Amino acid sequence: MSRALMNTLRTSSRIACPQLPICASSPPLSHALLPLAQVRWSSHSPLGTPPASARKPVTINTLQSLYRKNEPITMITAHDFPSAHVADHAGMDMILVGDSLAMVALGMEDTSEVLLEEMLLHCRSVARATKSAFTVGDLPMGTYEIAPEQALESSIRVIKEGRVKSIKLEGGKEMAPTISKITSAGIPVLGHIGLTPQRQNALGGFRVQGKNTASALKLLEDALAVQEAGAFGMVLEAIPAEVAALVTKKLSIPTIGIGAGNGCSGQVLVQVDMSGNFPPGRFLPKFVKQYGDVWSESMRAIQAYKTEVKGRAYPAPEHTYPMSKEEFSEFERLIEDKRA
Ligand SMILES: Nc1nc(=O)c2c([nH]1)NC[C@@H]1CN(c3ccc(C(=O)N[C@@H](CCC(=O)O)C(=O)O)cc3)CN21
Ligand SMILES: CC(C)C(=O)C(=O)O
Ligand SMILES: [Mg+2]
Repeated sequence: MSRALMNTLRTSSRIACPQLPICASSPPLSHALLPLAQVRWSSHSPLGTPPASARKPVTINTLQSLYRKNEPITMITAHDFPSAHVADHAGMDMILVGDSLAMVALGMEDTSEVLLEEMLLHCRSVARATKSAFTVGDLPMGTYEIAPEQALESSIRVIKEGRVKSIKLEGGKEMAPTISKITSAGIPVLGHIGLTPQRQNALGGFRVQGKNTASALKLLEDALAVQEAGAFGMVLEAIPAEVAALVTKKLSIPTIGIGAGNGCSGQVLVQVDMSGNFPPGRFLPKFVKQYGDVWSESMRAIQAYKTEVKGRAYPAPEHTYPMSKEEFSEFERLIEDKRA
């Protein structure tokens, strides 16, 4: 598309409906046919944020440079094309296809149920939407613990078939040989220590880790081993802020915190949690801050649709396809003739 056309679209649609993501009126069809990235660029960049497609892709080097500049790294989960699309456009540095998708997207009891094949499908849909953020795919439980070779095989599938850029696995010191094996094949590994949900049965549930001297020491040991094994960073989940800050200080690779306070090199949250895309009353871990209310907005929209369909207010004439009066009269006449 030419720059002139793009500017025209941007200006006209801003005036027409500055608040709407996709302009419902003027001009509906041309908007609907534009690639999404261009629609966003042209119709709602209130802060002047360039679209994800205009930003340079975030690489492992970008992350390292953010870390060196002491600029917090932003990460969020996504489990499908739309959730990755919005995260990428919002300018997240990293997008994680977490195995939390077991619960938040597939309705499973916990993360231990999700299969590698299922992760691959979701990784692929996230990768298709992500033009800028650095993507990470979780290795699901059972696909990496048996031997480093098994872990490498699973990681290769996540990269080749899942189309993401790196993998994440849970565990500390005991996983060091596995992390070495995967990184030696040129696959970036993000570690994950502290509360490791895949081991919830052994941990006695989703329990905060590192709360006493011994377990804080163990955390530091794990962090150093994960770093030594070649991980490019690690998630610190549900540990006291002081411990996370100190561990972060002792490392030369970034830590991404979730329930680990403000002293980490970056933060991650599960997207449906932070955007409020769940029914009222659901339990949320203490570390979640709810920045939005997507559930209520979806509820409002779907109920409005229901009301309009029941009341025959939708579809209105502007949502229908016209036919010339002459053609329709001819149609009616033909039918009358056939009856006669
Ligand atoms: N939707 C969702 N969000 C998550 O953050 C998340 C998942 N799913 N699934 C995988 C794991 C499980 N997570 C969880 C789940 C519960 C607690 C929790 O109940 N925490 C208690 C602390 C308990 C204690 O004091 O030891 C809390 O009150 O926050 C923590 C992390 C984080 N991950
Ligand atoms: C919460 C993050 C770190 C995760 O592992 C997931 O979403 O599966
Ligand atoms: Mg996970």
